[in-house]
Amino acid sequence: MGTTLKIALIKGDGIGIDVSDATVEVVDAALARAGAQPLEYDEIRAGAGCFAESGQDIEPDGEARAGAADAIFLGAIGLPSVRHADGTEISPHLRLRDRFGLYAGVRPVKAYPNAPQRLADPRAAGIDMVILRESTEGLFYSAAAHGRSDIRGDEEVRDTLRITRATTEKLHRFAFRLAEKRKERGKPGRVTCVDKANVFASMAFFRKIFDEIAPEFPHIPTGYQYVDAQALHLVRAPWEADVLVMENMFGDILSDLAGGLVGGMGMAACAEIGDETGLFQPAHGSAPDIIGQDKANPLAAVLSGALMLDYLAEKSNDASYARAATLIEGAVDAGFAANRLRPMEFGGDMGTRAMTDALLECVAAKDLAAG
Ligand SMILES: NC(=O)C1=CN([C@@H]2O[C@H](COP(=O)(O)OP(=O)(O)OC[C@H]3O[C@@H](n4cnc5c(N)ncnc54)[C@H](O)[C@@H]3O)[C@@H](O)[C@H]2O)C=CC1
Ligand SMILES: CC(C)CC(=O)C(=O)O
Ligand SMILES: [Mg+2]
Repeated sequence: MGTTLKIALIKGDGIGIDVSDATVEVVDAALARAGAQPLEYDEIRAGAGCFAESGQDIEPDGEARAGAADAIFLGAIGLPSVRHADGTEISPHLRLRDRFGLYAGVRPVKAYPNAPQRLADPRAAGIDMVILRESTEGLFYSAAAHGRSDIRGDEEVRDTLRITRATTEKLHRFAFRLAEKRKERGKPGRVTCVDKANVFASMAFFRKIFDEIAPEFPHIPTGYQYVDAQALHLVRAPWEADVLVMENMFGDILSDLAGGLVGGMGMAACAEIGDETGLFQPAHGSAPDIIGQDKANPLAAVLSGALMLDYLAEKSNDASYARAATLIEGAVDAGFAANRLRPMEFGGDMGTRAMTDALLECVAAKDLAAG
């Protein structure tokens, strides 16, 4: 047995708590079945609830503990009722992205059988893309640390859109490597640079760096789309999208849109990867409209947990974590195919608890290869 890997666990607010609990159960079961060493969890309190109680958006030593762990798992943070004086919400997770340089926001979007695609076209069953969202700068730069916005009294407010060469080079290389991996798995492996290079110098710079990096990967086909047209294509023919790389705010918006195409935010997993650590969280928020009702779909969180296990496998060079990730992904595939996963989110009869139990059964099922 190798050393025990530690996860900083930030459940956060609202349904973030429920989907984190579900993820820990499913991840632990998959690790046990894969014969992997169990994980150790260091639970850190952070979010709007923490701020309302203590005046701090994260426990005093929370950031340092998060950085010391092998990976961070986060449920969701924020409640519209708890705000700073400037009107913005409590968002310590943006500071974590900034502090730990979590530039690569990986947001896979995939259609599962029996999960209703929102488009009637049968080709929608083939939706399988990754939105790669830069996650530390872009138009979120001012928000990365609260107080960075330029507030000029009550007359004008400016936020900054920042694109740096260093981060953008890393982001585009990440996109091409992701496309290579997808190509190995039979996907098209094509990278599209999504920007607004027709009007913003920052975006023209983003595209220029894309053009500089692309020749390092001559076997990967490339394309460009302006973000407005990309929104149209995502609604009209989302099955054509493969790897889409873009600035922070564009990725925030388009990843929710894409999640909606395959059932809703409860299907939208996310990994935020930096050079030293990774943060894994569903792309959704705390869903105040369904808090405390056992209605949250835990799949986005559980699939983010599988992304975390893949990351840990690479980081620790221990294939048993990758086997556990494959078990979870296989359980979700098989569970949908057999109609054993029926989230309330899109009309099914299963709330968070029932979905978690069904996932545990699918992970344990004899017909799922242990990888
Ligand atoms: N990364 C994070 O922690 C994020 C936090 N937020 C915060 O969350 C709060 C709510 O934000 P919203 O804009 O309402 O976005 P949201 O993602 O929480 O909810 C949008 C819609 O999707 C539904 N939904 C989301 N996740 C679901 C799930 N797992 N199962 C079933 N339905 C689900 C909600 O019920 C709601 O109708 C705000 O305070 C916001 O700032 C929002 C997005 C990301
Ligand atoms: C701070 C979050 C509310 C931003 C967001 O919506 C996201 O990261 O997806
Ligand atoms: Mg978002």
